Amino acid sequence: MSAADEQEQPVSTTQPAAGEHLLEVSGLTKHFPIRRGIVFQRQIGAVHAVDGIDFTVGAGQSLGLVGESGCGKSTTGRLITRLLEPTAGKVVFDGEDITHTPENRMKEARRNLQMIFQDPYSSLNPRHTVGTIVETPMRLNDINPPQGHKKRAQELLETVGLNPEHYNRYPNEFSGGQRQRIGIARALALRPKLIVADEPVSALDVSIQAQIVNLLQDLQRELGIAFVFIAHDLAVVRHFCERVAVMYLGKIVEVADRQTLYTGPRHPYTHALLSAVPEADPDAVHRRERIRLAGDVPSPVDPPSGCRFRTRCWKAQERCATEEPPLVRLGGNAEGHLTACHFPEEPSVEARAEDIVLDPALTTLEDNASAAS
Ligand SMILES: Nc1ncnc2c1ncn2[C@@H]1O[C@H](COP(=O)(O)OP(=O)(O)OP(=O)(O)O)[C@@H](O)[C@H]1O
Repeated sequence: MSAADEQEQPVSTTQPAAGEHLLEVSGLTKHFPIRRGIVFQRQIGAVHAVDGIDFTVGAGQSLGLVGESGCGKSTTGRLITRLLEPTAGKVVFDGEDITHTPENRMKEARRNLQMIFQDPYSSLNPRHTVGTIVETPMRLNDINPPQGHKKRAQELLETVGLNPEHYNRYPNEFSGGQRQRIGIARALALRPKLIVADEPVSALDVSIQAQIVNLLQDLQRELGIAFVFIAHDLAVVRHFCERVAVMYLGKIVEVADRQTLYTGPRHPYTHALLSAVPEADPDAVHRRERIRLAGDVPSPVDPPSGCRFRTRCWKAQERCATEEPPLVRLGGNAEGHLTACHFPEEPSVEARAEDIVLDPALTTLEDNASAAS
């Protein structure tokens, strides 16, 4: 049994100090009720979309939120921006508890807390000109820039790399990447302190994705805007986010600064996600590990007991079914590196003696392929 197979004792259970953060999320939970019946609409269960997560984002910092489809990333983004009402937990933004602030008192927070959506096609009103789209948040919030709304909107278009002369054009006259730039200009109109970007590049051509990520990175640096960047792919957040949180089935299973997470992850699920990221340098001296996960993520209606990843984990033992691992700093973890696992991996992404291939169908396919060659 290797050192990593031994049960881990946390060295600390504390999150980074509170109070100094722009955004503090604690115990955040969203259960969507499942109802049956036409008249009485009895609740027969709930989708456990987000199940008690804690994280913080400092002013001007960027946090990546990654995980497979359905793990609760978008719901988290919508809870932070109060597009959804949480079932439990707390969202403190800029020192103010906004968890249950009524809509009519959300104006100030909304100015500072903007969202960029995944789909640049459906998130822009096709009947409004680009100028109207970018100006509307200013008008709704009674912001009257000294240079006037039009001039300010044109400045914003220029900031995001669009031609200010195109102010009177309609969204359908732009490409996908350009439309996402319009969405970004709209989010910038109120000079927010935090932008939640929900998969802002996943609907775009691969060739355009890097341009949009670079634009967001420039804006973050120049304007000091903090970001929560939601992506299903670790490769996308790699160059953008200083800290990365990995979600699985409504929980955060690991969070660390970028360098630590990419080179020394401890949670088996983070290892699996990283092994799916294409190798940047195919001639690298140290080969990266290969892990193929079996099957789909279990249903969030009835998540597994204990550790939610245990049904797909190669290290799972009895304890994993009965005891939920807390998100804590393990022995050997750097400060701020928190992992929720009873039997964590060694902090390395180098190739193992044998690949982990959990999907039996895949194993058979690979065996057949190697026998034929
Ligand atoms: N309004 C809703 N009513 C019921 N269930 C919902 C609702 N919105 C999301 N869910 C469910 O909550 C879970 C988490 O969804 P969410 O969209 O947050 O995941 P995600 O990680 O962002 O996935 P994706 O990348 O596919 O958007 C999913 O099982 C989803 O089906």
